[in-house]
Amino acid sequence: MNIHKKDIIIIGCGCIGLSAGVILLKTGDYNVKIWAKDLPPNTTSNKAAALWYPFLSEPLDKVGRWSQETMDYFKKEIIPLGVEKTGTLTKKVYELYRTPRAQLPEWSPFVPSFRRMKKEEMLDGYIDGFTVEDGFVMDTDQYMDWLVESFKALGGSIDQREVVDIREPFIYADIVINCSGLGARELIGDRLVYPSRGQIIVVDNTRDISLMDEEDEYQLGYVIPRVHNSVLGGTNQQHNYNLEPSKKDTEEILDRVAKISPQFERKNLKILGEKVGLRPSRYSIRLENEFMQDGRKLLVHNYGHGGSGFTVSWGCALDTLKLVRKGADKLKTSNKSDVPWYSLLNKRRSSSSCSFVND
Ligand SMILES: Cc1cc2nc3c(=O)[nH]c(=O)nc-3n(C[C@H](O)[C@H](O)[C@H](O)COP(=O)(O)OP(=O)(O)OC[C@H]3O[C@@H](n4cnc5c(N)ncnc54)[C@H](O)[C@@H]3O)c2cc1C
Ligand SMILES: O=C(O)C(=O)Cc1ccccc1
Repeated sequence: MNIHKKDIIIIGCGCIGLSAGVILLKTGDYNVKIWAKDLPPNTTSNKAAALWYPFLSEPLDKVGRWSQETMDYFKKEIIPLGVEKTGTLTKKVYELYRTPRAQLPEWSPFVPSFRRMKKEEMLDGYIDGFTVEDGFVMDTDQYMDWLVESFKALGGSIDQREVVDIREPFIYADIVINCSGLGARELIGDRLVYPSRGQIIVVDNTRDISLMDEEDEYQLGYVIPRVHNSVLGGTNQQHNYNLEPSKKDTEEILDRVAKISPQFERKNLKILGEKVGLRPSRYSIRLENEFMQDGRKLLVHNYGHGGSGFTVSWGCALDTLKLVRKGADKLKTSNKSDVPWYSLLNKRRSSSSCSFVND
């Protein structure tokens, strides 16, 4: 532990906590430790599809900027490292509609390659759609392992431990980053965070484009080609805590993706497995400073990313660094007025004369 660097404890080892940890460590200004109840592969992040696509997250203007900053970070820092290392690929994505869409997605102005699909690109049965040329997809387990490796290679350390009282990490650090996802409900009593249950199916075949039938934001139909397999989805069941795959959901997902294209009919698929995760949904992503213990301690909140954690992770990590810098400057350092009177006694007794005023 380098004594000239500020100590920071991050609560959470999902894609949000790990990305924040990497960005903080890259500055060279902080000693960073992660405390987390669950580590990869047992986090929600590991259950994700995942592709670059803003979904179930607000506020839309900030999600647009964070998504664009994340796409830039992937292009500059991650994709060039190669798919074997990071499990991440650039993949075009088609958003398909069976009805005309006048309204463009709110995040579209932030994504240069965004455009409406051309007629000749349309799949049978669809009449409108949008495309992003340079989205990314990742084999989530491989990407999460790369994130852990990157965090540790930069000097970060990870303790598997549950935080029951938010004051506990402040015994060891003046700055704590809350990346607890759905756990914020219990950790800090934020009842505005709730689960949106997502179930996916992993199948063997892969293809060149991500396809998403966008007609219904609850009965999702998507095919996300990854490195070694594809993911079919999905569900969006709010306030549902069931972590077991449901047969009914599997059947309904298979029916929905079969309607995207005959190549996804059941007879053409080899199912490798199913995954369930609870998206940490909230009316708005919480990314802000909170001063604790009379301004001596800084708690930076970074949770509630719904269905977009990977899509906004690096943008939120960069804003977390800005919040740490801004907050750290305002921290009250413990000075004499804060030091208990009795600890002055010894100091004053050791000097030749002193008039000691009892506090
Ligand atoms: C089926 C599915 C598909 C998805 N697909 C996509 C996609 O394609 N693209 C995309 O961008 N997003 C996608 N998501 C959303 C994405 O998975 C989440 O937004 C993201 O994982 C949230 O990351 P997180 O780090 O906040 O949470 P998590 O991964 O849940 O990590 C939270 C961490 O905090 C720890 N923790 C919580 N409470 C405590 C405590 N009290 N003490 C100690 N540790 C604690 C946990 O143990 C864990 O380590 C998908 C989600 C699901 C379920
Ligand atoms: O399931 C999720 O949370 C996702 O982010 C994947 C996704 C893909 C296409 C449309 C909606 C969500």
